[in-house]
Amino acid sequence: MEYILSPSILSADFARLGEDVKKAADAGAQWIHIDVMDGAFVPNISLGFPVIKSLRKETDKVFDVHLMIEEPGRYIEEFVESGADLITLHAESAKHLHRAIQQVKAAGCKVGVSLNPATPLCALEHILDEIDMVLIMTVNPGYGGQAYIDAMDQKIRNLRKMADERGLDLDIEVDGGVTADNIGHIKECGANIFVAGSAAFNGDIEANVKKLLKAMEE
Ligand SMILES: O=C(CO)[C@@H](O)[C@H](O)COP(=O)(O)O
Ligand SMILES: [Fe+2]
Repeated sequence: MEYILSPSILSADFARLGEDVKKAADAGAQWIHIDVMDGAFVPNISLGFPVIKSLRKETDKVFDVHLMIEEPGRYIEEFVESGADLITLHAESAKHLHRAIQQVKAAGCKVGVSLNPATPLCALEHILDEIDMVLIMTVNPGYGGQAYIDAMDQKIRNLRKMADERGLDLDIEVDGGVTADNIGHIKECGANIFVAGSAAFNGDIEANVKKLLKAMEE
């Protein structure tokens, strides 16, 4: 199983976004996590297509685009054209989730589905075989810097079991409150892709990313 660190630019300095992303990439982060928020699905507004398009010129790293927007199916083409490599949709945000998943695949992009902390795994029952990744939110989406919700440990364990029982080599991404201190424990629960926002971008980005990578690889 491949282990991947995906620093979330939500906690970067938006006035120096290109530089911050390059620092994280040069320090060894495999992916870059891009949080898109619309002020409707979540109570915050972050960034959109022009920012992703501009960042695309700065690095070749995988752009892991986390859509926290209502009815994401309306904008799939634009996100792919902007440079997304992987698009993650929230199960709670799409009336026709199955259709939205097909739209991402038809656009030639990898697809993930995310679940809020209160959404049960059974929401994945009929789509798990269709997708590349599940993103387990370990905070309520909308903001960086929140504490990891411990009850999500069991949810990650149960999802790994569910995937194994179906013979799926599923990527499980965890997003929210990930730090160098808990990343090893989250890995032990069954996750293999780790998003870190404040733990990566607050302070010395290079040192933070190296510390997270070391803790992830231990
Ligand atoms: O999707 C989100 C928040 O909704 C995240 O990707 C955050 O950006 C994670 O930040 P930290 O909890 O790691 O500070
Ligand atoms: Fe995110």
